[in-house]
Amino acid sequence: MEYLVNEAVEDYAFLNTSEEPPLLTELISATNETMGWPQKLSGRLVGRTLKMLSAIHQPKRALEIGMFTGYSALSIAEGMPADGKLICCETNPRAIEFAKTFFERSEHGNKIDVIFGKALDTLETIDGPLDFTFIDADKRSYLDYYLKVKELTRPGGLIILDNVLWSGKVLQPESEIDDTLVETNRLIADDPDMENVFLTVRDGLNIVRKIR
Ligand SMILES: C[S@@+](CC[C@H](N)C(=O)[O-])C[C@H]1O[C@@H](n2cnc3c(N)ncnc32)[C@H](O)[C@@H]1O
Repeated sequence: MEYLVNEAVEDYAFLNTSEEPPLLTELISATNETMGWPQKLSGRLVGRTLKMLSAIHQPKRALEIGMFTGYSALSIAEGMPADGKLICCETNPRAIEFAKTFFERSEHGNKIDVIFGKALDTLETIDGPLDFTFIDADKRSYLDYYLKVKELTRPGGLIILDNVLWSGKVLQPESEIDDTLVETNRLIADDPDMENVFLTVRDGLNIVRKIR
């Protein structure tokens, strides 16, 4: 992934952000060693942002679309209350198996339920209302994910979308996926039911709050 913010600035922000817990640092190393595509993992800046939002918002019912090896899931769970539940959607059985070994070792792992399968199918089986959702799976379905999650979200609930800058391709869209991200970003900004802040953290993080 290309970084859009100047590399020195990105490094400076990284160094001046709270460290993740040691188990999550270990999860990053283990992901790098054993799984392909370590760059899929959201990393410290996005992870600590999720933990911060979750700690402030105290969601009891949360959802993650695209869990991979569980870095962002554990970051969200860390901020949730003890009786909170985070449902994670994932299609990669190897990633699920890997993530579960870390959930077992975390004091927050018991808040996480993993559902294997395509998120759009899983979304049909989930009851609302949701307090907090992180969308980070295949970009082709971003608009569908957003619209379905919006329906399930309670007023005051948060929806956070990762990779909304898509390495800058949203500025000059050339593919269907680029167009989907452009359309999703525009729809959110124009939606009178929602307020949002589009952060240029890493590959772009859109924080959306349902206001009615
Ligand atoms: C960018 S990674 C998620 C990274 C993770 N959120 C983190 O920050 O640590 C995207 C994940 O979405 C999963 N995925 C892709 N298509 C999916 C689908 N249709 N339903 C559920 N998960 C999907 C992939 O297997 C991959 O593990």
